[in-house]
Amino acid sequence: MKINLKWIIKQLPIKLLIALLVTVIWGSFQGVINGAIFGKFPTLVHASQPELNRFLIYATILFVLVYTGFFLEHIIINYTRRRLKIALKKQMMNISFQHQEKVSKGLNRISNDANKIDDSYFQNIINVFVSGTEALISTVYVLNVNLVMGLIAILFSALSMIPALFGKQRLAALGKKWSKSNNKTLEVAEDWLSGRAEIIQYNAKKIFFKKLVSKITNTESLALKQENLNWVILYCNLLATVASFIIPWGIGFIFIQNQMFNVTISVLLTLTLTANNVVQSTRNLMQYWTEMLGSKDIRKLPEKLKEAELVQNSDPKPNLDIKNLGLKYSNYDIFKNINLHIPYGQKILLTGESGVGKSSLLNIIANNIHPSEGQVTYDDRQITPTDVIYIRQDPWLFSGSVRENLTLGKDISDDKLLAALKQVNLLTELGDNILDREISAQVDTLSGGQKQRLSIARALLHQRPIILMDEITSSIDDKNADIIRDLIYNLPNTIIEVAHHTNKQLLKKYNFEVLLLRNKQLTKER
Ligand SMILES: Nc1ncnc2c1ncn2[C@@H]1O[C@H](COP(=O)(O)OP(=O)(O)OP(=O)(O)O)[C@@H](O)[C@H]1O
Repeated sequence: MKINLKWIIKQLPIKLLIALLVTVIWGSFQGVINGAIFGKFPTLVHASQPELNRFLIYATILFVLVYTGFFLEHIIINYTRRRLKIALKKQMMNISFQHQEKVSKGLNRISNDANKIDDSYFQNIINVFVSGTEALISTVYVLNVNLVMGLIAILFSALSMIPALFGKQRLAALGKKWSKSNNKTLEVAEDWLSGRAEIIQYNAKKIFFKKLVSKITNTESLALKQENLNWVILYCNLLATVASFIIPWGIGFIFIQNQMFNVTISVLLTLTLTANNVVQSTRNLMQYWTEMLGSKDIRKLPEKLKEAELVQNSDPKPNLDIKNLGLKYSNYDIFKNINLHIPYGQKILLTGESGVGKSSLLNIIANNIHPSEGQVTYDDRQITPTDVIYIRQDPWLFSGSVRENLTLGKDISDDKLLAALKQVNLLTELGDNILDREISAQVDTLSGGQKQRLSIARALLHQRPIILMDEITSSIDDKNADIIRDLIYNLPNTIIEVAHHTNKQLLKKYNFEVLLLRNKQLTKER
């Protein structure tokens, strides 16, 4: 999807659009007021005192009115930008979430990209509208003051558009390059920070830092090129503006000397001050237009995906069916033609060598990745994310209290929460006021095993018909692992577990079926 004018209009309520239109027109009279007032000066040379007083009052009212409009225009513009930025960031975060984008990419979207879109698109598109209105109002005024002289002044004002026309493509290309380079920089910066332990251990600081600095330098050089090109275009604009002043003056003096087309010094003074605004607004318009084009690439977002419909199961004990399932990565089959009927309550252990696709299969069932072919149906319909609870090796705990992490916004009593914590042996370990204990998603305040057990307590509280477990006890000691397994296996749910180390007695006790993924196929182990 694209962030464009249509998108902007969709985000703004009609009342705000009207307020924007009215205040922009009102504020645009700013461009003609100087010419209108100062142009009267030559006629006031022989005016009486009361006439001069009347002129001063008239000028004061006019100035205050126009500047009030100018002030309101900018308040409304700020309010409009705020709305657009909120809508943009909401959309970006939703899209990143749906497309399972890398964290660094998603964060880059709402920080760098969103700010850049605001700077180079939202502000500029509003500025184009403001400058266009100012140019239009000034033009009408100029032509009204003196048609011939006004036309000459406007014609020469068009000169200032030429440099922007030549620079726009180059600017757009630079904008694209900058965005690419900035993404690369963030990727390398993430390596630098997340891979800190490895970098120190393998004495690779120098090479990684060099790589990071080179990416930062490249991104900044591209930003500099963009800014410099903007200034070159602006400089050429200014030079063209000089010509658009001087030439009409020369023509105007000839008209005055020869008493042609009613041109007077008063007319020339008014036109110089007002036609200047036609030039200025037109030049601004082109400048904003060019900057706006530079944001073309960054305004392209991935398409919004249709959310899977979450359906209530008609059958309280639904069966799971895997039909003709296949997964390919870069045209290489990880597995294919997998067929499996899993009656409700069946317990399955999925085994196989490293890299055969066990986690991928669990992720397909959990709806986290899409298969290349085939499908997983549940209760005779497409499986949805809320049918399953996927307990993984590295669970994510949210910044907030233990209570918030367990309830995830649902209404669950403290007694139930404490009971679940007791089941995973956390009640005594985490001290008093356990439910109010704050957890940080950024800093490790719990051990790996504690995090894992907390995520299992969460899973126990949010019952789902299917439980998927991927190496869930890898960071838990054997004693706790057995307690937790016994606890989960005892549930009536369908369970599919991937684990390298298991407890054979427990597998037997709960009548587990062991499936082996090998040579791209799934077979039953006896
Ligand atoms: N996004 C991806 N792009 C390309 N290949 C991928 C991607 N994700 C996984 N793979 C490949 O798919 C194969 C299956 O990976 P998966 O993690 O499912 O294996 P696994 O059996 O769970 O391995 P392990 O037991 O080591 O965890 C691997 O060969 C892996 O390299």
